[in-house]
Amino acid sequence: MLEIKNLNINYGGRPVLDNLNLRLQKGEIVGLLGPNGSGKTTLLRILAGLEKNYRGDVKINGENPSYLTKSFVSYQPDHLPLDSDYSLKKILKLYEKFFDDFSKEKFEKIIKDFNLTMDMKIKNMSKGMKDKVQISLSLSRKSDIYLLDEPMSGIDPASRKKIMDVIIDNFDSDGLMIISTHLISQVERLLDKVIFLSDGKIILEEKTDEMRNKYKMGVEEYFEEVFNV
Ligand SMILES: Nc1ncnc2c1ncn2[C@@H]1O[C@H](COP(=O)(O)OP(=O)(O)OP(=O)(O)O)[C@@H](O)[C@H]1O
Repeated sequence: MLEIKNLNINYGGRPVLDNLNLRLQKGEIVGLLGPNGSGKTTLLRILAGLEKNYRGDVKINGENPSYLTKSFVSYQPDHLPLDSDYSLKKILKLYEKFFDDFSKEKFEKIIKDFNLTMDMKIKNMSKGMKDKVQISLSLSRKSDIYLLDEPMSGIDPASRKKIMDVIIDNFDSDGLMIISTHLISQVERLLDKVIFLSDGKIILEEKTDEMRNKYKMGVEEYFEEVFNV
């Protein structure tokens, strides 16, 4: 499904991703965890086909990330890239036109689950509401890979639980989901596997259950120990 070999990228002569190797299978929800600046967004942008200036080999279903793989990669960036005057109804129409795998019914259901309505406009929404729209757009596609970059940064603690429930209910087990976040305790119960990224290097890749058994602690606790938080 996803295979990365010797992936490197530099910004201003400084390595931001440093010789990454990774293989992930479908059906997994993977937490991409690391301190600020460790390279999480850069990695997701490469997988989404938005960053070309890398060295190494990245294969998604056997293809390099490009406009071709965008048809089976659902990327939710950390801000809503849509005109702020658009209503959800209009955004739905755009997505239906643009993505063959977009489900109107699923979008309407998730929007309702989040207590939003289709006539709401982006410009009148709070940051948390926009985050919910992004998650809804992402989950409403039937993709092979879902990339969620800090999906809950603007969301209040009560709504975070709701979001976790919506992700669990709507995650397609034929897909692979990679979630980058600092809110580890909030997503911990979702994760099948975790990756710790430090200064552009993978310093740990482990199944969540195995990590708990091996180190006798949860993901957040182990993260804090490794990164001296
Ligand atoms: N377009 C760019 N030009 C120059 N430097 C960049 C660019 N994009 C990212 N960087 C640098 O690359 C490093 C990794 O950034 P990235 O956004 O991938 O980290 P991150 O792990 O997602 O961080 P955060 O947790 O703060 O979101 C940072 O030092 C950042 O300043």
